[in-house]
Amino acid sequence: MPAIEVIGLQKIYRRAFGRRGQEALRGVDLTVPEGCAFGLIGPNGAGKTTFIKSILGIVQPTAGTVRVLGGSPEDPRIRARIGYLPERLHLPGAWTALAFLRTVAQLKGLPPDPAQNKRLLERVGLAEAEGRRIGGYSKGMRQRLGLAAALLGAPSLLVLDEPTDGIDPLGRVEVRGILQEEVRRGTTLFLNSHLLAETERVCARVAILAQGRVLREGRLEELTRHRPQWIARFSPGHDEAALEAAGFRRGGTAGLYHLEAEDPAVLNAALDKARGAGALLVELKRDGQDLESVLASTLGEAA
Ligand SMILES: Nc1ncnc2c1ncn2[C@@H]1O[C@H](COP(=O)(O)OP(=O)(O)OP(=O)(O)O)[C@@H](O)[C@H]1O
Repeated sequence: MPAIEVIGLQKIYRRAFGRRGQEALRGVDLTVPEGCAFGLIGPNGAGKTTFIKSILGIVQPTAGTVRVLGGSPEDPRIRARIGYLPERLHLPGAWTALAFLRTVAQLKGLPPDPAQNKRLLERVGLAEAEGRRIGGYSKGMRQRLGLAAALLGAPSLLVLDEPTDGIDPLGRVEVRGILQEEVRRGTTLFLNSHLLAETERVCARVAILAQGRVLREGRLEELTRHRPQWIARFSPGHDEAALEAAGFRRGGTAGLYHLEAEDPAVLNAALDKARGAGALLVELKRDGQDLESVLASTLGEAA
């Protein structure tokens, strides 16, 4: 059973007097396997937050079906198994973090567990600030508190909209560690982040959304390494013609060569030939793309 299953999701925001407004989602199909760390990426206005709100039952779809954890997002029993960190977090400034967690736990129908709430604050790095009023928190501290609230009750699905927004670089490493721990525990993670390096480090599958449509979706390795290309560097003095005869194409920089080889046997045969011709290999790496270039090329192709 997938954690999230969305078919033909369309959302049109109506304007005043029932006038047709903005079509934020234009028939999205997306399946998120249970236990998967899934990243949603795309430019501003792509429909990412609308998608997230639709799978949480906050936004009412115009058309299409949404199933979350095998049920409807409107079902309170399903909702109780979802932890959500919204993009814009509204926190009661006069409260302490502990009072806030106590109330959120109550709203989620969880039994009171002050020790667990303290442990959660410790986990997100807020132990020392637990008794301070939230109004005096920095942006990063507020995000951490939002994350603690999302983690309350050990949810089966964590939906995080820009979780590291405002969090300093070392704090992001801590948050990433928490998310990875959750995934190891079996939690499904649905992450929307503009920090692509973050998505790349945490997520196993990624979908690219633009103008309300999914342009690409797949395993991170499939998206980032779609060409089986290798970059080899040979020491100076090699025989260029022999390397080309072995299948290597000269790159832009002296000594750098490209080789397309899906099968490791082909790669090794080419290297054997090159070495047989006296070339000395000094570096070999797979020519993968990072998520940023995958996003740029996907958006470029779609334009
Ligand atoms: N409540 C709303 N009423 C009308 N239009 C809306 C509403 N919320 C979003 N939109 C529009 O729907 C489109 C998608 O917005 P959405 O916030 O889902 O995008 P996003 O991908 O999350 O963007 P960002 O990365 O900037 O947060 C945009 O054109 C936006 O202006």
